[in-house]
Amino acid sequence: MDPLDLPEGVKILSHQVAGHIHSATCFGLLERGNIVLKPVQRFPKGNRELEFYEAVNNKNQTDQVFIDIRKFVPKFYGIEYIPISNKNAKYMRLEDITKVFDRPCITDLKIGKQTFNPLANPDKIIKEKSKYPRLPEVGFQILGMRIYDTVTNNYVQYDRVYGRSLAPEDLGDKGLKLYLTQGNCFRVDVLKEIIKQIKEIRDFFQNQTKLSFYSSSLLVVYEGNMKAKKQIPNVALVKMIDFAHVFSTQEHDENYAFGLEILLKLFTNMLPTKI
Ligand SMILES: Nc1ncnc2c1ncn2[C@@H]1O[C@H](COP(=O)(O)OP(=O)(O)OP(=O)(O)O)[C@@H](O)[C@H]1O
Ligand SMILES: O=P(O)(O)O[C@@H]1[C@H](O)[C@H](O)[C@@H](OP(=O)(O)O)[C@H](OP(=O)(O)O)[C@H]1O
Repeated sequence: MDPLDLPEGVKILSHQVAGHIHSATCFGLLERGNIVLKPVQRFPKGNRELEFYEAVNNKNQTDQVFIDIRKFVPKFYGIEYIPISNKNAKYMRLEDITKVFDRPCITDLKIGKQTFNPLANPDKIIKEKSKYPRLPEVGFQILGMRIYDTVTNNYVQYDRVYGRSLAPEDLGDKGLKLYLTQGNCFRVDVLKEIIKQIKEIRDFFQNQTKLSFYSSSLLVVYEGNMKAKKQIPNVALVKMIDFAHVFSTQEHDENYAFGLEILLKLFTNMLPTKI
């Protein structure tokens, strides 16, 4: 397959920081205008994600959990089939969280001390556990970061190999702090907004006992151009993404909640101390 044999107006997602990259062997994420096109992945994970978005988006939805989670999830605009190299690939149309920003600085944080789902076979469990052995104590992974450097006017990018190379004690300084630093400017304004939004997600998880999220991420984006003329509602946005392993439950999602608490602790420790 020629990965670039894409219909007019459709491009490979330009600001992707993690996940499946579109290539000759893999249908990955694409973009068209202000929307992200995410492939419906192989069964059953693709269907699980699509069903999740459909439940969240259902206008007749009566379940309060699916209604409450709407504000934390990109808008879903339905599915479409995209002709790529003589195949009709099934894609979901999603709100592009980065598009309101002039110079989006992005990180993908995979949340949870366990990334394999309850149906995972022993091989998958071993494979997932080996990716970041200290995950049970850390509760989240940095899968990617993209930061706009205001000194060089370039983006600097870090991948999941970098994220997983960090010891737990370095996830602050060499991870999250690095994400919030542009040149020699540490973005306290952004930090405060991120903490506020993660707390709202944490509050949601303290109440809901319907869904458990494995291998799901928080996508964090902030405005990297401090002189941007674009009107933005917030200097940063925190959204939940990647729902291939969402399962029904009747309990609190302690796995996800644990990761959120650690993240909040790390971010809060970065706030300048008042004298
Ligand atoms: N709604 C969105 N708006 C903007 N960027 C997005 C959006 N959804 C995904 N992305 C970008 O694409 C990347 C991968 O997304 P996602 O995790 O959903 O893909 P995936 O292929 O399922 O990943 P994985 O292989 O980890 O399961 C994100 O890190 C982000 O950079
Ligand atoms: O965290 P990473 O390094 O991005 O790893 C991938 C990610 O966890 C995917 O969600 C997972 O697919 P599943 O959703 O199917 O588990 C994939 O597993 P795979 O290699 O078994 O496809 C991993 O490689």
